[in-house]
Amino acid sequence: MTSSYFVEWLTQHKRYTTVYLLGEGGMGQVFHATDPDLSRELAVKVLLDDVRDEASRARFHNEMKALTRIGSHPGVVQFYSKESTPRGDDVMVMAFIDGGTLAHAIKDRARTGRGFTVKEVVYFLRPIASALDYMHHELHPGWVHRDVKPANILLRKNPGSLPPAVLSDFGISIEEGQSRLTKIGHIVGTEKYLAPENKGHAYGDDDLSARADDYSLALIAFEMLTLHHLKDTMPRSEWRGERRLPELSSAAFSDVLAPDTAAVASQVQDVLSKALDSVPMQRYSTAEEFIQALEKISNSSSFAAPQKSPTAPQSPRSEHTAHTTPTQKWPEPPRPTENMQPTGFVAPSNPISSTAHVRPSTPVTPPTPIPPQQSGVPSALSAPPKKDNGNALIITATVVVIILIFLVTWAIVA
Ligand SMILES: Nc1ncnc2c1ncn2[C@@H]1O[C@H](COP(=O)(O)OP(=O)(O)OP(=O)(O)O)[C@@H](O)[C@H]1O
Repeated sequence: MTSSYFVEWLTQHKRYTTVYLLGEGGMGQVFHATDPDLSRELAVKVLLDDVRDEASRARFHNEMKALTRIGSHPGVVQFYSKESTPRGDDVMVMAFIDGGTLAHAIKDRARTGRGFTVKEVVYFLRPIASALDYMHHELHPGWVHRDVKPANILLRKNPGSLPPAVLSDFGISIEEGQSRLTKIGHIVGTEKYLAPENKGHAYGDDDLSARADDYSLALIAFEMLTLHHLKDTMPRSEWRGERRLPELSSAAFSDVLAPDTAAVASQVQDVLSKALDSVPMQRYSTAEEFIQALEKISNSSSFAAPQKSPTAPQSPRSEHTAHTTPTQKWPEPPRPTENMQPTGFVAPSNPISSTAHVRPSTPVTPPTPIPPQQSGVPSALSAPPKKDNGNALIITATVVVIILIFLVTWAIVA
């Protein structure tokens, strides 16, 4: 239930405008608000009234701590401040990301019956991979997110030069060597996106590693491409045991794979098989390596040639401005899938209920400058213009003729 006390605090005390509920998770409510002084849109999170026990508060603080450590990464939702209401609610203020979640986008795509192309998957998941690699390999001590899933990936409507997607919800993330936030024996994360290391049953928190986060990312890629969740393609016993990747080139996927993807199904199969290997050490060693393998396929000759696309408008909002270098560019965004016809297909794991729309983003790659010699445009520094010798001759001849006429006329008169 929406906390009227909290809404009143946001509007009366903080004097925020456009306050409305954005979403509610298991732990908290997230509100949209605008700070009129800074002309800045915010997402403000508060614990639900009925989940204010110690464990939930610890998770809430853990999320703010995680975001403080890693929030400056452009692939992670930006944390602005920690506040408290007079009655003692902890409040988390972060950047508002306006394009809904990737879960919404997948549901929207399921409505068309045609999966994301490999290029689109690379476009949306690369910033997430970059954030995961940063958390896992660059931070010391490192962090593991442990709940990487489409509902925790927020999208930007018009990203401009910013990443089109950011990772959010760090409630159960864990710092290397940190004490457990959840009781041993309780499943951590969302079962559909968990790596097989947990054997499908209860396990302790420390069992999840960086490679488990990367595995979840690969599961998301599989879902985007096929509009099926991997778990739904196999019996439960198999999901809990030796998971096998179904054949992407089989009839089961022929209707749903984007034509571009269908053309390279066996290569995609190889990449996904490695990323989703049951043995963690057999997987790609970083998330970016996985994304690069997909990108290589999308750039290969068997893949449809990319169309020339116009330069994207810059996003009017830039909540990461302070943290993003001006040269930061993200990959060229996807073209809309060709021949996208609604087929009525709805993936079992993707019930249609979304209202959020994620418009295909516009490209961010500036057009390649044309070298002056090919451009056909005259240049001030190119070869000097040729002299017009023909004109000079005519002028000289005319002057000579006039002098002759003058001399003849003068002789006659004389
Ligand atoms: N920064 C943001 N910008 C826009 N919308 C957001 C933002 N953060 C969260 N939301 C919305 O609020 C919803 C709930 O947020 P969140 O998942 O963080 O809550 P939670 O209670 O921690 O959820 P969970 O039960 O998954 O742990 C999200 O699904 C999303 O729609």
